[in-house]
Amino acid sequence: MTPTTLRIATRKSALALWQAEHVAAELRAVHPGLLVELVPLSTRGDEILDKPLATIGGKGLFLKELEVAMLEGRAELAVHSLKDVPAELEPGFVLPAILPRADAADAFVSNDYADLAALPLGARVGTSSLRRQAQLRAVRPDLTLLDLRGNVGTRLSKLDAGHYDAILLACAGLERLGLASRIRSRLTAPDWLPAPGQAAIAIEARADQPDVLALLHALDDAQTRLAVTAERAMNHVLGGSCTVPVGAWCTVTERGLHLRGMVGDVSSGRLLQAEAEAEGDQAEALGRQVAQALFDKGAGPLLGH
Ligand SMILES: NCc1[nH]cc(CCC(=O)O)c1CC(=O)O
Repeated sequence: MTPTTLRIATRKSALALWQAEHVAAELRAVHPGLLVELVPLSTRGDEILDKPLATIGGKGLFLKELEVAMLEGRAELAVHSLKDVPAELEPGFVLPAILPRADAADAFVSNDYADLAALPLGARVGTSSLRRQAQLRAVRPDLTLLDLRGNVGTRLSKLDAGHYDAILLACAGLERLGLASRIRSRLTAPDWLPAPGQAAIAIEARADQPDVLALLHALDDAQTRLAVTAERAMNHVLGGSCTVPVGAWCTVTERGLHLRGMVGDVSSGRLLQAEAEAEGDQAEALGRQVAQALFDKGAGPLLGH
């Protein structure tokens, strides 16, 4: 039976709430008469703020409580930043919709400097992402890398308080929060790769609720799904989670898919890159192929294999 109300489980950060509201508005627009409500919840990833994410470990740190809410019938769907969604979902869950991707670039944010090249020798840069740290090391081995956690607003306050000369954030998050003016420059492919799935919003739901899935599928963007399928397949083979320095960027044209992947080492700043192309229906195979190419170039030891 087609539901008349959909409840969206969401984290409570400003970015998560924006994304959930965005999905709610899109659902109301494509399904007139449908009632859509938010169910804000706290997750383990939000509560443990004093440690780098990479050391808390555990995939799906931001998902668990939202999945429990769906299993207990308190919500029909959850909205996530796709880059926080582990390569492999919990059994019984699917992603019926991936929304059109926003700007996937990372942002260089600073009150004093225009870009990475302008930073003085030894400048302090804040980011807890191993992917961002490894890429920073590769271009600027002199920089002092400092941990920086918390939601987007907290990170900007710490920059403004003078704890860092610059910080790195996702352009997409800043734009969604109306903070695009904080972006001093964009870090872009092919020199700099985003996280697999960065800038895409994903809807998660229970696999056993076909009528809910049918409503949600209306928001799916086929091109974005292809690109992130390739990126996430690559990440999966590489053992993907936020604890490994992996970057990926897939573009989709009429000619097909082009995927570029990167594995880095934070301490040495060594980066390995590989790329390949494939037809549109070969997204997963393309991801596995680029992962294999990275292993062939020596990614194993960098990933602790
Ligand atoms: N890990 C936190 C997170 N998850 C998704 C985004 C940005 C939005 C997106 O990539 O869709 C951010 C913040 C950031 O990296 O600056």
